[in-house]
Amino acid sequence: MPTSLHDVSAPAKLNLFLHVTGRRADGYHLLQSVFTLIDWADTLHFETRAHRQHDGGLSREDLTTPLPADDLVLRAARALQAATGHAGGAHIAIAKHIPAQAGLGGGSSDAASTLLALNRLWKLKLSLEQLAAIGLTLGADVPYFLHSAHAKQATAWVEGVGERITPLPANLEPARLLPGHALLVVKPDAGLETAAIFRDPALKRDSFAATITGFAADPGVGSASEEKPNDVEHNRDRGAQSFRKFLLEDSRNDLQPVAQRLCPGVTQALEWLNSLGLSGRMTGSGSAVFAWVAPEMHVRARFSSTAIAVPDQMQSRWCRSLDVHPLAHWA
Ligand SMILES: C[C@@](CO)(OP(=O)(O)O)[C@H](O)COP(=O)(O)OP(=O)(O)OC[C@H]1O[C@@H](n2ccc(N)nc2=O)[C@H](O)[C@@H]1O
Ligand SMILES: Nc1ncnc2c1ncn2[C@@H]1O[C@H](COP(=O)(O)OP(=O)(O)O)[C@@H](O)[C@H]1O
Repeated sequence: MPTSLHDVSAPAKLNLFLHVTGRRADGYHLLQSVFTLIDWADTLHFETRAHRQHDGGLSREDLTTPLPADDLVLRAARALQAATGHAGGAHIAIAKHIPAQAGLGGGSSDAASTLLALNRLWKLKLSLEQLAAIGLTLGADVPYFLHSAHAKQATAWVEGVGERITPLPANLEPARLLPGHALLVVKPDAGLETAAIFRDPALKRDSFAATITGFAADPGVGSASEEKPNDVEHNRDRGAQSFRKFLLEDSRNDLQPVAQRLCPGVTQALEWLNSLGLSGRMTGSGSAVFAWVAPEMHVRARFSSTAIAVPDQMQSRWCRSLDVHPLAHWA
């Protein structure tokens, strides 16, 4: 019976676009977004503790950056104990690599990987739906990370406050839409607090709500079922092209104008990308921004002797979007 799990990955996410389409009665904002995972991850290690002590038998060790005392990893473990009555504990070590207050979802991903790891280690056998319900109490992005591990597909169309998740059809996956492209992710030193953006009176809250089915051109839906195989391919291709255009040109991050006002580093990072001929966009509630980089430029930039110089007060990283969550083999 395994009593430990080592090198458990918790990858960062990017919001390829983010529209605010309304507001719930409790004040939370309704969003539409495409989430994808990237190869920038925290690493967690879990060891079971046999007996609950005064602290619930839970302890955490920060291997890199110090985290808040009651961080999302411990809160996820405690929420799982509370939901199941499990009497065992765990020691969790975490090597933090994803920058905080970046819109990269590091804390939420740590929480999701913790729920998946402890569900396994403690043999709780909770379903995806049960884990996602616990996850949503910890953060709106946690259900997405859980679903991406179960769907065996990283990219998803996400709605509500983050609880309505539809895996993207294969023809709309970023790796197919932008083959060979890399992502240049830039994080200004200054971070941004999510709550400050959502409470700003200037935030645009009335974006038009799109539908993913319109892009998918699924041959099994509506009139498409009458199509011949060639038409099906043609329609899929057309759907993929219009989705690509939507992602790159016709969508935006509605949180970005407020973020740029609150954090000059966001504008500086976007301007730097612009000076390289790249069109950048913020992820989530910032402050990190990203740009898709065509294969030619990616190769040139990585291997030329005059490597791209990153301005002071920001860090940059070349990333790839992941086809599958690193823990997908557990599903
Ligand atoms: C914006 C997104 C997009 O993926 O992620 P990040 O970029 O922060 O990672 C998420 O919706 C972040 O959701 P979540 O992780 O729950 O945000 P929190 O920091 O807990 O939210 C702080 C506060 O922002 C407001 N808030 C948050 C989410 C939302 N859909 N509407 C809101 O109005 C609420 O007042 C909430 O109390
Ligand atoms: N394990 C964790 N990793 C990072 N931040 C955490 C963690 N647990 C709690 N937090 C808190 O949550 C906040 C938001 O998490 P973060 O990973 O920065 O997400 P995002 O940048 O996507 O909003 C952080 O500023 C930090 O105070």
